[in-house]
Order: sequence, then C-alpha cells, then structure tokens
Amino acid sequence: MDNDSGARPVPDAHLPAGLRTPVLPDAFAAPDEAKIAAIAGHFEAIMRELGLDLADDSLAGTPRRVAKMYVQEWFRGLNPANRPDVKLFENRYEYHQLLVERDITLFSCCEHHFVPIIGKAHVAYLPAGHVVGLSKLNRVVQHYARRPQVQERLTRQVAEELKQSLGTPDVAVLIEADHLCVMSRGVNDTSSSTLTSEYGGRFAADAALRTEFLRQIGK
Ligand SMILES: Nc1nc2c(ncn2[C@@H]2O[C@H](COP(=O)(O)OP(=O)(O)OP(=O)(O)O)[C@@H](O)[C@H]2O)c(=O)[nH]1
Ligand SMILES: [Zn+2]
Repeated sequence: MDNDSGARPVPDAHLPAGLRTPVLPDAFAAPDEAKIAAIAGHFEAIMRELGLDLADDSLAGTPRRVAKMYVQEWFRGLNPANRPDVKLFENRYEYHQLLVERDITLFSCCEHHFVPIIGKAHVAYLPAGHVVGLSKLNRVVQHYARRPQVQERLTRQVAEELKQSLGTPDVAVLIEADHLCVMSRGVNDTSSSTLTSEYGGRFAADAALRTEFLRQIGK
C-alpha cells in the first residue's frame, strides 16, 4: 500500500468496528522518521523524570533506540501500510483436510502496561478453492501482535483477517500467552498463562473438528 498518497489507508478499516484497534484516522500522516524523532523526545523526558543521566554513554542513545523499536518493531502492526499481502494459490491438488500452522511465535505488548506478551499462536483452516502460502499465516499473526493489545482482540483480529483473506469462514485460532504484567508486577504470578480461541464456520459447528485441531496442536 502507498503510504505517501493523499488517500491514506485507514487502520483496520476492513475489520468490523468492534475489532479495530483504537487508532486515530490520521495517525500515519507523518513519515516513520518524524514519529521516531517525536517519540525519542518524549522518552528522553521520561528518563530524565526518572532521574537518569542522559550524558552517560550507555543511556544517551536509549531514547532513539526505544523510539525505533516502537515504530519499526514492536508497534509496526499499527500502520496499515504494513498489513501483509496474503498470497493464495489455486487448490489444484484438491487438499480439503485440516491445515494447521502450530506454535507460531508470538510477541505482543500489553496495552494496559506496555510490557511484553509472549506466547504461541496456532491457526488452522479448511481449504476450499485456494490454499494460502504458509508464511502468510505467521505474518497475519505478527501484524496483529505487533501493536498494543489485549489477547481477546488479538485472537479475534487474526481469525477475522484469515476469514477475509482466505475467503472461508472455516478458520480456527488458539493463542496461549504469558503476560509480563501478570508475571513481573501486580499479582506477580509466574505460572499462570492465558488461552483464548476463536472458531468460525465448520470449526464452530463441528465438535469433532475442534477436537482434532486441539489434538494436532497438542492440547
Ligand atoms: N482481559 C484482558 N486483561 C488484560 C490483558 N492484559 C492485561 N490485562 C489486565 O488488565 C487489567 C488492568 O487492570 P487495572 O486494575 O486497571 O490495572 P492494575 O492496577 O495494574 O491491575 P493489576 O495487574 O491487578 O495490578 C489487569 O487485570 C491486567 O491483568 C489482556 O490481554 N486481556
Ligand atoms: Zn498488562
């Protein structure tokens, strides 16, 4: 997508309103470099407020490092220009059984505390006329993970994106994740983890299919 044209892509415009990450419509009007410079300035102010000496050679580059990390890595999924192009191939081989992409690495960020969410995503679909390039399943997970999140919305965004791009409602998503906000602060519980799931089409209707999916991901 062209991020320099007058008509800028609206974040998550293709998702139902309730599933959109709350992002201002003009959030991506400025180029990434301007955003990085502005965030670095704000982060420097936070560090100063914490009492840190920015003259220290280890700390001096931190504001810009953090800003780059936010814009280019952790939160790159906020920018609709980074939405993956999900390539489909004709299903000439007539594969119509369950396809499971399991143990997809998941790094996200808790939108309440801005600390990591770390886990695995498992996605599955029943191919109809087309099959998807496998890596695109990982890319869809990453696109929605790389933004401030709650796990429930992330799960439903991934499912909805897959339904739309694969052209079938027969999609399953299960995410298991550790929330650093639960582990490292607050209740300080390092053993609990959070599982969320979304089942569409035949996965919602057919308990045996769900069981088979869960068996294949080792649940
Ligand atoms: N539903 C949901 N809650 C989340 C997620 N990530 C973090 N939270 C919770 O968001 C809640 C925010 O609650 P608050 O009471 O405003 O924040 P807090 O005072 O820091 O709460 P504690 O974590 O209990 O100390 C906490 O209970 C978090 O555990 C998520 O992905 N989904
Ligand atoms: Zn949190």
